Amino acid sequence: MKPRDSRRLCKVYPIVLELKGKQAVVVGGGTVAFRKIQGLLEAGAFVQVISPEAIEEIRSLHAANRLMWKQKKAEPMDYEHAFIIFAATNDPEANQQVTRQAGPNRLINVVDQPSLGNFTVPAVARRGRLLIAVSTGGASPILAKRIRNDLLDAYPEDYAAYTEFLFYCREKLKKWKASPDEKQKLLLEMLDEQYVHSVEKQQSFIHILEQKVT
Ligand SMILES: C[C@@]1(CC(=O)O)c2cc3[nH]c(cc4nc(cc5[nH]c(cc(n2)[C@H]1CCC(=O)O)[C@@](C)(CC(=O)O)[C@@H]5CCC(=O)O)C(CC(=O)O)=C4CCC(=O)O)c(CCC(=O)O)c3CC(=O)O
Ligand SMILES: NC(=O)C1=CN([C@@H]2O[C@H](COP(=O)(O)OP(=O)(O)OC[C@H]3O[C@@H](n4cnc5c(N)ncnc54)[C@H](O)[C@@H]3O)[C@@H](O)[C@H]2O)C=CC1
Repeated sequence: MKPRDSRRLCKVYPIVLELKGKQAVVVGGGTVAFRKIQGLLEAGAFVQVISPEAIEEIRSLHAANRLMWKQKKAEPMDYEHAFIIFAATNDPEANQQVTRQAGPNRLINVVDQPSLGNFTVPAVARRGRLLIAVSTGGASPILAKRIRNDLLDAYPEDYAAYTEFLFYCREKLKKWKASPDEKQKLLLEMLDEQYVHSVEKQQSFIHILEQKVT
């Protein structure tokens, strides 16, 4: 990778993208394509795989009607209506051709030549509504994975219920006709460590909140 390219991967803008019902085209049917497909399906995207061959995991998703599979090499018409594209073949020339044909105004990820695309995929730690994405800007996907695993240890499973609790309370508080100071006090109170690991404490906070906010 040229120094210019590596700098480019540092100048990026992180977003959390909603893909429910959006058309996602994945070109290639190997293990890397499969990893990207898993994330897309979790997000509720409508996945189309374009590849002459596919690994067993992709074939069984296809058999279970979880995705569409066009068993052929990619052509421009395959991603005409795609909202997001993944060039994930093992053929650098084919991946490059996808980027050329897709044009500059699509979201496109290129698994073997990231600077040809316009986004990369981070390693992700999820605990319910809490989502932490780790990117090393192409320096080391393994480091990204390692940091993700450290974060999963630092933010254990309890955070799924806890973030659901926070969401519920915050929605209530948004509707509460109280002063910003009063709201702020409760928004900070619910971050107290005692609520993180105890569903009982969360319930009693909700009980108090529901009496205030009717
Ligand atoms: C730029 C980027 C573009 C993109 O794919 O979006 C990219 C590019 C490349 N990856 C390569 C190799 C590996 N990638 C992984 C793993 C992951 N790669 C992911 C993301 C990204 N990889 C983006 C940057 C992310 C960042 O900067 O932090 C993760 C985080 C997310 C995901 O893919 O879902 C996922 C872990 C997720 C998880 O487990 O949750 C492993 C390890 C493994 O498989 O266990 C290896 C082998 C070790 C090694 O080579 O380091 C190669 C060389 C290929 C070759 O040798 O030919 C390239 C091409 C290049 O760097 O030029
Ligand atoms: N970004 C990442 O996270 C990583 C990227 N890589 C890179 O990704 C590439 C793909 O890796 P794997 O999935 O392991 O490869 P693989 O060899 O398992 O699969 C390649 C797939 O591409 C398909 N294919 C080939 N030419 C095609 C074309 N013209 N149109 C449509 N499909 C086509 C093949 O049928 C096959 O299903 C590797 O060459 C490597 O450079 C490798 C590891 C991680």
